[in-house]
Amino acid sequence: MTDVDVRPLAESEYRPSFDLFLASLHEPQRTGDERWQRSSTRYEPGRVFGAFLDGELAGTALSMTSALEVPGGAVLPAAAVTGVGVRADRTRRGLLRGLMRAQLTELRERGEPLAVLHASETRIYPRFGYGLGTRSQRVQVARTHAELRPDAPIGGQVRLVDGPAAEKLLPELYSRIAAGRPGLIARGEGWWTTRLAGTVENGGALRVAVRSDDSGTDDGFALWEPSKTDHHFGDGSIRILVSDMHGADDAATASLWRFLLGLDLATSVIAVDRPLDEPLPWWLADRRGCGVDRVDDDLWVRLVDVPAALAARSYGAAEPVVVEVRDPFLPQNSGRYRIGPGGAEPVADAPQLGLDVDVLGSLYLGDVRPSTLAAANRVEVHEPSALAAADRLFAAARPPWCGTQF
Ligand SMILES: CC(=O)SCCNC(=O)CCNC(=O)[C@H](O)C(C)(C)COP(=O)(O)OP(=O)(O)OC[C@H]1O[C@@H](n2cnc3c(N)ncnc32)[C@H](O)[C@@H]1OP(=O)(O)O
Repeated sequence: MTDVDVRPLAESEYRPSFDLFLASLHEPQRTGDERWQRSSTRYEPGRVFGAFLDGELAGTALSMTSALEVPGGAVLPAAAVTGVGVRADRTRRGLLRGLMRAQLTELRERGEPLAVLHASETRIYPRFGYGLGTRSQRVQVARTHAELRPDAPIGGQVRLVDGPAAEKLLPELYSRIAAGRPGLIARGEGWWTTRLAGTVENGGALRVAVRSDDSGTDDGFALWEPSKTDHHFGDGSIRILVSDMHGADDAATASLWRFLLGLDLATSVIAVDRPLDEPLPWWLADRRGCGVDRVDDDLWVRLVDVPAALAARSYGAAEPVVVEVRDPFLPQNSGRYRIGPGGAEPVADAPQLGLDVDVLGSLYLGDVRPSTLAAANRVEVHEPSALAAADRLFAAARPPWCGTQF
């Protein structure tokens, strides 16, 4: 195998790293200065890696400082991994493997027990210990079917805000309301800077609505873009594409849906990254008006420090279970853990269940039951009664959901 040299990049190397990443995604290779200015806020010192072949930068990966809510409500430091790319003429030579090893080793030294990412392709990251941890759905509502039931939550006010106001309001609003569900992550300053770029770029296509409750406290927001496919109005020519929507509670989210579904001239509303348990069909007078046309893999979760991550979440009521975890990529994590309602700890006892660390990443937030993964031969069952107990232990009170792209 080719000798790959991986090291943290210096600040002067961030822009070439960004250009390399964009090129790997088949985006235009020359980044405008304005776009780079905004994106540079995601480049945090010590968190950007480069992979070199013959002294030339050929691959890159970075992580942003973030945090992840886990079952029970604890919020743990989590690295939000992104910006991963290898030059198209240097792929399949181990550059990504070298980058992943350096990054995960550094994150462990940093004391961050978790890493999360969105994957461009689902087959890439399990080999590095990432498991699919949350899913989301894409929802479409035709405006002809958009009437809400009289008993759907009502109240509050929705107002439009411009880009500069959104940059002031949304970071605080999001961090105040995005809690109470496993899978939610912290959004840093750099994340917001790039996320709201669309309010000024492309002629300001991105719109922002903020919802406030009856006492005047802001408690929700939605970002959307109108997509116009025809010069004429009507005939399905204007669709509302909602890319980000969070409410403090169901009343706030229902208000935002009511607002979006009531936009004049639009013929349909399409919302991506929605939680699987959103009550929208139950709010509509005609639930067939709401279609889910796809369920997507959302957040991929990597337990970087297995004992610390296992100990930090809560577990349901059941007999404790001894689980053997295998982690060839970070072997310090390999071992047996007793997991019960009181917590999790390393033990030397005989294992009742066995699994790879990426499978643990899928179970960690409660999105899938151990018995489902046993049916897929991803969990080995040494003692059948332990499987039903593990189902109850790993279950989360609410389905996990992230709802943040990065
Ligand atoms: C979190 C994010 O940023 S997601 C964005 C990821 N970036 C992209 O998708 C951009 C386009 N793709 C690329 O830049 C590259 O193909 C990468 C980064 C996906 C892979 O980089 P490479 O240097 O080719 O990977 P590397 O050679 O280290 O491969 C490691 C292993 O993963 C496998 N692998 C790599 N890419 C893929 C893939 N797309 N699909 C399936 N397997 C893959 C390799 O076959 C290899 O397998 P092995 O362990 O059995 O030998």
